[in-house]
Amino acid sequence: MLELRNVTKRFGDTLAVNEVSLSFPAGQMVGVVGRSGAGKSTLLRLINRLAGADQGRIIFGDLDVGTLQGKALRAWRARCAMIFQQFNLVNRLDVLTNVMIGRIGTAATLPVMFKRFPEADRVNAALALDRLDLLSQALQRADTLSGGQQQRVAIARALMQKPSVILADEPIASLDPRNARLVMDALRAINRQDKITVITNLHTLDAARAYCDRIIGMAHGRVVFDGTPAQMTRAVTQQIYGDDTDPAVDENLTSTMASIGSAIAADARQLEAAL
Ligand SMILES: Nc1ncnc2c1ncn2[C@@H]1O[C@H](COP(=O)(O)OP(=O)(O)OP(=O)(O)O)[C@@H](O)[C@H]1O
Repeated sequence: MLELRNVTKRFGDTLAVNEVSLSFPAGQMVGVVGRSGAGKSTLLRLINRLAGADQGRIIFGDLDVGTLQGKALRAWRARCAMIFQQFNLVNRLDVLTNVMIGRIGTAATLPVMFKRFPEADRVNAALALDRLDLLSQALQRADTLSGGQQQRVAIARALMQKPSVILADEPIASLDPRNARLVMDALRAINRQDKITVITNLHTLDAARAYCDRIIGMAHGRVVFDGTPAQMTRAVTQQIYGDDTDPAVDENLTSTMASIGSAIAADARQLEAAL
C-alpha cells in the first residue's frame, strides 16, 4: 500500500499540490486527470522523490519515503519506476542497452557505465523486450524506432528495475492514437500480469476511462474526484476541467495535435535518414 498523508508542495506562491491524502492499494491501475497546471506531474514527482514535499508524509509499507537518503533513496526510485512523455532513451545506444540501463540504481554503477552488463541482465532485457513485442528491434539504435516503440522500450527499461509501482507522466501525450493504444495496452498488461501498481497522468478522459480501475481528478493542486470511471459524471468533469471547457473537445484536439505531431516527427526522421 502506498499512502500520501496531507502532502503539500509549493513553488513560490503556487500551491502545486495542496494537502493531498490518497491511498493506493497494491496492483491498482490509476489515472490522474486534470487541466494543465493542476498538479499531476508534481504529484508523481513527489511520490518518486524527484521533488520533496513541504508538508505531509508519503508512506510505502514500512518506508517513510520523505526521510530516505543516499542508497535507500536510490532503491526507492528503482522501486517506483518513472516513465516520461519524451521517453528519455539514449538515442545513440541500441535498444537492448537502453533497457539494461534500467539496472542502474540496483546494480553496481561502474560496470553499467562501461556497458558491461551481466549475462542475466541481457537475458532479462531480451525477455522484457519480447513481452513488449520489440525483440526484433533489440540491436537497432533507439532513435530509429517510432515514438510508440520508444515508449515501449522505456516500459521495458522500467521493468528491469523490478518495480512495485510504475509512475507514468503523460506516457501517450505525444503519440498518435494507434501507438497510444499499444502503450496503454502494455501498461495495463503489466499491471494485470505482474500486479504492479500503475499511476499514470493522462490528458484524455477517454484513455483514463478505458484503461483505469480508478480515476483521480485534480484541480488547483487538490483532489476533486476519486472514483471509478462509471462515477465520472458530466458534473464531475466540469469540476475538474472547469465550466467553460468541454473535455470532449479537448480530447479531439489532443488526439488531432498528437497525430499532427507524430506526422511531423516521422517526416523529420525520413529527412534525417535521407541526409
Ligand atoms: N519546478 C517548478 N518551478 C515553479 N513552478 C512549478 C514547477 N513545477 C511545477 N510548477 C507549477 O506548479 C503547478 C503544477 O504544475 P504541474 O506540472 O504539476 O501540473 P500538471 O497538472 O502536471 O500540468 P501539465 O498537464 O501541463 O503537465 C503549475 O502552476 C506549475 O507552473
